[in-house]
Amino acid sequence: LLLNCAIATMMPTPAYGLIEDGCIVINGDIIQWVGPKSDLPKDISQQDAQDMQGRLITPALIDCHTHIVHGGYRATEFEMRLNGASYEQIARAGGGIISTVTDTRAATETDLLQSALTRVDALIAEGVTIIEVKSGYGLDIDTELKMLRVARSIEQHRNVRIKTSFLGAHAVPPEYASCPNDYVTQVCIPALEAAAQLGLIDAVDGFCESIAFTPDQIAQVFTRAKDLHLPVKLHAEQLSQTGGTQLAAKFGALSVDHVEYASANDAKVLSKSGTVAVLLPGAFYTLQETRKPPVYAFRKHSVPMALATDCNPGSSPLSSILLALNMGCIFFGLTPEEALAGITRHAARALGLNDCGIIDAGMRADLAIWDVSHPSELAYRIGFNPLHKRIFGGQLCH
Ligand SMILES: O=C(O)CC[C@@H]1NC(=O)NC1=O
Ligand SMILES: [Fe+3]
Repeated sequence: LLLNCAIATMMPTPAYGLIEDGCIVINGDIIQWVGPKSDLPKDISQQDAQDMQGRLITPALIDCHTHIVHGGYRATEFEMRLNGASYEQIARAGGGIISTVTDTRAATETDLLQSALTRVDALIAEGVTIIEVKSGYGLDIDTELKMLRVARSIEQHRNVRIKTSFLGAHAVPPEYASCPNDYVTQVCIPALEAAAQLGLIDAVDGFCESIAFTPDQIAQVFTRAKDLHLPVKLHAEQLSQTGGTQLAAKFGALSVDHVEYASANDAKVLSKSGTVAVLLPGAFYTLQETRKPPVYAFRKHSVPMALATDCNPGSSPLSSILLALNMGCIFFGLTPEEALAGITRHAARALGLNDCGIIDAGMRADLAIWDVSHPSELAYRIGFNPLHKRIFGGQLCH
């Protein structure tokens, strides 16, 4: 029993689903009751009540888009970009994703796990309990499976839940540069089938972009994903209008991600398919992009918006979900409430999860307790972590 706390349940209404002087009753790993202290059922034992001393409690945070497992790093490229090279120029010069592929293919599973855990710990320290982790730096069957095994193993080493996404359609590896369609049919799809067979993936992702895969190639991968009863999501309209968002909506995608170049018509289509728009301000910031996602159109068509770190060694070496929250407001114009919904309720939806992301009876008892009094402070502060305690599955933990 948690007493004397402000609770941002993140239910859609009222703002933040806020309960000023509330209580939460936890039973095992499930929330049994939440509400104003004055309505606390009389039969609830006060024996192990814990006084929160007025602190704010939110749902634990969810980072719904990361490439947190990867080999090597790309600081050299960072310098190139600061000297004016564009992301696409670097990619075409064999830098970018392909340089991380080389490092990831060479890394052992232990190396990959140890380096990923340093970034996982940064997210845990900010109250995160669920992390989505993509493959996509192997681009051969063995390394894609190696990445996904490492991603799955994170749960054995930390108190977090991991959702994995297959991203074999991330880039065309050099050995297939002249025949990308052969990569799709001879490597990407067989890797997808092997990963599905081994139970290593929860969803299938792709990168639909001029420097990556065409809508037709993505459609081939998504058709196979649907045959395997796997949900899909897509890196879409990040650097140009390619039709990725429309394609993803056609496949009933859980989410479309980046979407800086999505149109108002795309927003209309997304609202029909129930697809979440995942905004990734870390990549927008790192790449010094100027085109912003059509937040107004997403609002107008009630497209749920999520936020995530897109933690990856190239376009978004960001391991702070709280900074992503602040950037979502500053760069993309989200309200603090929309931003917080973007790393709780809407992030859960982007992962196809219905047992978390809000504080309500029956939900998992995954909570974050903050040394702040109002939820807007979480987006307001820059580079400051006010987390007091994290509760994972009903247990206080680090
Ligand atoms: O630069 C990297 O390593 C990943 C880039 C990342 N992947 C993608 O599909 N879009 C991105 O920004
Ligand atoms: Fe990404």
